[in-house]
Amino acid sequence: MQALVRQIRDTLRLLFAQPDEVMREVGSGGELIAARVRAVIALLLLVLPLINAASGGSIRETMIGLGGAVFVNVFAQVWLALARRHRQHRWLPFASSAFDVTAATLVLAMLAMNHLPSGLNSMVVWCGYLLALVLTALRGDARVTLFAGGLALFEYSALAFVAIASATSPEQLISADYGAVTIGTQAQRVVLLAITTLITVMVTFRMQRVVEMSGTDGLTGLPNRVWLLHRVPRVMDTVQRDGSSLSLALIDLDHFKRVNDEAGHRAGDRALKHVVSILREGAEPGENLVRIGGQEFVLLMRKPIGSAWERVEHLRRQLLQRPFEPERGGEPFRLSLSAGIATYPQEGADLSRLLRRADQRLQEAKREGRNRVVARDG
Ligand SMILES: Nc1nc2c(ncn2[C@@H]2O[C@H](COP(=O)(O)OP(=O)(O)OP(=O)(O)O)[C@@H](O)[C@H]2O)c(=O)[nH]1
Repeated sequence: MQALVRQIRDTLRLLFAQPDEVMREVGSGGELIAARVRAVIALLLLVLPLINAASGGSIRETMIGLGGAVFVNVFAQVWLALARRHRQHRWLPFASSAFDVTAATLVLAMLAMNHLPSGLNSMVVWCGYLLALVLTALRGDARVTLFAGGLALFEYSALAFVAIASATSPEQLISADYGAVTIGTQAQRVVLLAITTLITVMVTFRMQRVVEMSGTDGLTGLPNRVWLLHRVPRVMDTVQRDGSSLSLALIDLDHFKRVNDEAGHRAGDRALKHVVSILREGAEPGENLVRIGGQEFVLLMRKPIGSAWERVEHLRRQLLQRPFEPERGGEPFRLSLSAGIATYPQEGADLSRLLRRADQRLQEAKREGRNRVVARDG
């Protein structure tokens, strides 16, 4: 029971968590795809009122449908322009999905004002909610889907309630074309919206987990190279804007092969976790530790190069003081690290140049006998 409660709590925490760097990148790309899909759907929507007219629908309904479709088309272009220009705006997916949901509600409300059953029993326009909810999955953020689902449930329930309450006679709720409006059919639609929201949230949630895993190292749980590639350009932008400092340390364990050779690969894995726990301990705000390869790590620090050197030097000494014990009674391994540090933007204007510079210094540290941190060219 406790395990179940914990699992539910963890799932809810993940569901409402801010998306990480990789996911945010996926989300902003998704917003642009959603905006493009919306523009295509909006064009297709122009055909629906014409089909309605051709199949003998009333002129008034056709005009309302056409007006709604033109309205959606104009805004679809606005959302497209915003998604192109403001890729990283966090409010954009919430605002655009609120628009999608509310556009369906507005068209239904206008139909209902003309003829109550056409607003409450129209299947075509009501499907606008389903399209809006499915579109939210492209943002890769379950919070957006939950928000849009909640809004659709609220708006449609309110519309149905107000429309049914405003009917002055039972005949107003019956139509030859649309059938009878009953509380039962409206409740079924609300339940269908809830089910669609739930399914879309689960699809988005799964997608979030898969993307998250692609940015996380399976052995140590640290962010990996994929994460680094997405994160660093953002950090560099911030550093340039606020004039702060950024240093990158490339850290490599010395003679790590020896651990594998002497104690076995599984002990090697445990040794890596041991190292990571030391490197992580006392991590300071603005620092990110990333595993970019087997026994190779990057430490990003919002510090000038001098303080960055002191920080990595401190970590080097910490590692030496806490040898790795492969198993109870086994001979402990004194692990050490070599590191090269480079600073942005003076020593590299982008990630690959910064890594190259840090790697040159790391190689120098190895050549000079390992177990040292190099932050200047020799
Ligand atoms: N157990 C374990 N070993 C790993 C992992 N990733 C890389 N290694 C090992 O790390 C070792 C790296 O060896 P080398 O590249 O020769 O470097 P080194 O022995 O650390 O020596 P220097 O870097 O020259 O100081 C290899 O034996 C790899 O098998 C891992 O995830 N688990």
